[in-house]
Amino acid sequence: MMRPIARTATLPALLLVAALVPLAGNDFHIALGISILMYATLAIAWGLFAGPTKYIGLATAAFFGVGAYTVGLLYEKVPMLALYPLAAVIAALLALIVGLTTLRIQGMYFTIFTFGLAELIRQLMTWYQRNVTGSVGLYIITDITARQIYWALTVLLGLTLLAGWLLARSRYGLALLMIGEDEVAARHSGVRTTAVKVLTLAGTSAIMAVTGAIVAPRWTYLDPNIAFNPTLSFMPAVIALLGGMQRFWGPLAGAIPLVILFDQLNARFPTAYTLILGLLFMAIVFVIPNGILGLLPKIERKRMAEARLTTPAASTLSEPLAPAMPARSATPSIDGISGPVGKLSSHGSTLLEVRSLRKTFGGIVAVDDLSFEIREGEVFGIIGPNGSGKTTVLNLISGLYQPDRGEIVFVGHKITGKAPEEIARLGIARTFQLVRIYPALTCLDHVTPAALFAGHARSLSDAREQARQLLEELGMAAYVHVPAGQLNFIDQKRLELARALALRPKLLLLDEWLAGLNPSEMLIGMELIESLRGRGMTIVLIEHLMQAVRRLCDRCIVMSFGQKIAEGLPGEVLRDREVVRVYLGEADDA
Ligand SMILES: Nc1ncnc2c1ncn2[C@@H]1O[C@H](COP(=O)(O)OP(=O)(O)OP(=O)(O)O)[C@@H](O)[C@H]1O
Repeated sequence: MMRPIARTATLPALLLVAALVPLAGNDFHIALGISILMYATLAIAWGLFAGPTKYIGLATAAFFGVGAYTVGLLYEKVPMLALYPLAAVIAALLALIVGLTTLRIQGMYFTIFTFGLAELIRQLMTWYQRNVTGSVGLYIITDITARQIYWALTVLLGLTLLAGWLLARSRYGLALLMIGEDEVAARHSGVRTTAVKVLTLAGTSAIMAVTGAIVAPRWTYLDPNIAFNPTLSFMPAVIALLGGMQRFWGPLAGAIPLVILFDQLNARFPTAYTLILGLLFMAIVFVIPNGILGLLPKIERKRMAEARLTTPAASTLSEPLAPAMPARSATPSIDGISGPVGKLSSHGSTLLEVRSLRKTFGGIVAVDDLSFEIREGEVFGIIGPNGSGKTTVLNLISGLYQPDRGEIVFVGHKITGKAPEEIARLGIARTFQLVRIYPALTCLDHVTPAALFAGHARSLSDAREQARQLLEELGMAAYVHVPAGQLNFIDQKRLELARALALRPKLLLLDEWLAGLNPSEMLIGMELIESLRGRGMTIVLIEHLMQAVRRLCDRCIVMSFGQKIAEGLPGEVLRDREVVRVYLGEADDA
């Protein structure tokens, strides 16, 4: 295996070799080199956003064209060196607008929208040229040589690679990965997903625009069909897919063979060029979905196999959960993670107040005029038949849904209307009814961001250390570097809990956390919740298992058709005639 220093030096060495090509090569080599550098830069910039987030945009042509036109329209009035940052700023502003309006949509809709955007800008530019300048295109006559363009692109490619390298090592890189894996869970870990997405989109769009600005003088004549050519949107995507996006430099591996191939195809079959591009796109997706990187002798797979070897047999818990949790005399860091201690018997002041909450979905009233309050240090149960509105209440508290009416007050502050990431940062953590993990990320990468984005860590490495400790406390030391997708069910649940605890919540929302566990796992799970309560954690527990409600909850409410039909001590509530009628008759398995 390559040593880290040798690995890190490979890319700068390659760039250095590339920079020497114009000195030795002829015009053809330089022209081909410009194409390779241009597409490699565009593809890497595209992959920096699309790779981790899985938002497949097709607007590269729009940003590239903006850069080219910035030069085309202004090169006679503004110094060339000032045009590059100007192109970057214009593209970044455009991306900010696009991002803020489109990044709430996902999947195919985002792809179609971005493609439409590129077409819209091309049409607007065509209209502008015809009606304002009175021409179809414009000429760019400069004394910039092909060699200079080549070298400028080499520098830009180097900077783009550097940006990718830094991003992959930063908290934002981790946030982007989480967004790609599960955006809802990422928000509940305190990640400001919209800001992260919009800023990354703006940054990568700026790189695309500077590429266009550098290449523009090469064409001499520019019109919208050249500058905003849809091929400029498709090619980077095809290149990135061919190269592979597991690493930020992956598209580089796709750029060289593809650009040479297309140069040949374009020369020999100019009319069938785009058809072949489309077929190739499909072939890559079917034959090598992970790109060239995925075919390499698998540093990644080897690492994962090693991790698996160190993983204990997976069918059940390797270590009991509750004993793995420290008692109240835990180390200071654990105390911090677990929230306020020593409130067990006091059940002090009101931590959360839900006032007249209502939430409808179309004609369905999921939560109807619901009010209750939760006191510090208590375990508060929410029970009720299927569809009675329990999860909706949790979703309203955690900010995933906004209520139609009513308000939620947390430690004296109204949190209604706040986004999940803000509520998570304020100290409300949750798990999900259907476990939400990031299958491709390691357990450490699951837990680290919560510590980081909630502001409890001084640095990424500090957050990693906190996450490692927390995983150890939950009996998951052997899984620290194991991808979450390889964990069994109970361990995925523990991982979700670890991620929630890393926020050091004041309030923990557990949505049927015990569901799906076998009887022995259930006992261990209950001990774990008890140990959290023993350390003063305030917990809201949605639970169908009455045995668990009786054992764990200090107080509970019962919901039916969105309304609260009973409230009080579990023993009393579970004897209530109305409760027995709507719920327990069908569901008590105690
Ligand atoms: N996003 C949504 N869109 C439409 N309807 C929804 C949505 N979320 C919940 N509902 C509806 O609201 C009602 C309450 O659902 P909710 O999931 O809150 O119930 P629950 O008590 O948690 O049920 P369960 O115990 O089965 O999880 C149901 O009728 C459900 O179909």
